[in-house]
Amino acid sequence: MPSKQALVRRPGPRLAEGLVTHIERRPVDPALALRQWEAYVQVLRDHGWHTTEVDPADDCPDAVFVEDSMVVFRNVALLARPGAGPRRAEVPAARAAVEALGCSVNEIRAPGTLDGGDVLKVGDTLYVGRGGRTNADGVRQLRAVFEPLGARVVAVPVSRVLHLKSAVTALPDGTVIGHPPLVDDPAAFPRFLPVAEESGSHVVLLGGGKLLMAASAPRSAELFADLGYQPVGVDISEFEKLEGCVTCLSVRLRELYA
Ligand SMILES: NC(=O)NCCC[C@H](N)C(=O)O
Repeated sequence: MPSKQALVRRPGPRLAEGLVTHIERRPVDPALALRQWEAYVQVLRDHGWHTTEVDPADDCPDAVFVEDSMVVFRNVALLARPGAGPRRAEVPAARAAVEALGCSVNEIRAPGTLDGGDVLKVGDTLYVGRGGRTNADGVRQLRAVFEPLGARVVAVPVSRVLHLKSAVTALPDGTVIGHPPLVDDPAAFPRFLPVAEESGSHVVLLGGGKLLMAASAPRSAELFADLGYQPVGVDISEFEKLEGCVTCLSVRLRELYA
């Protein structure tokens, strides 16, 4: 039975100190970031999503990027063990939130590392990015948890961006979209559609043909509209300065059996 539950996490007081790896640090405006986050959450709600706030982790600058704290397949959550040590303190409250939604919970154990942003679901296929944040043991544990549930786990290289989902996401028909200079191996995906902008690679499927995406990707939005989809733009400039994108600001739980 489809569900439309999403976890979100309010930006904390140390947001501007968030990690940057592949881009230059630029100053973040915390007040603007909060307004942008509120508008993002409102778009989810306006499209029928029930949102639950994970308790704040105010010492963790990157906690707002809640997608990285777990992977959910059907009603089973696998808690991340973030590749960046300082982000590990984000996980306990995320566990509490997903347990409260009725998921059964597994966790990545040392020496494995895995960030939720490295896992892209397309139907029953879980693409996992083996890169800076997710190691081989994390990939192995992901397989061990989800393959018995019917998932097919496909590991792909990620070297040019932070996470797999910084490089690629998927349209409702399963076509994988990405900005070619940032995708290690477009041939890893059965159907790949190039987009003109980096942030045009990131869509959240709101339901029907609606695609939540960053306002910074107008040419990609035009391409998707031309394919019969309805882009819904949000300005997330302050999160983009911290290598965040529309996917990382929520965890969508689409297959909860309540
Ligand atoms: N899934 C994502 O792409 N998350 C973005 C995380 C950005 C954060 N500044 C980090 O480096 O971990």
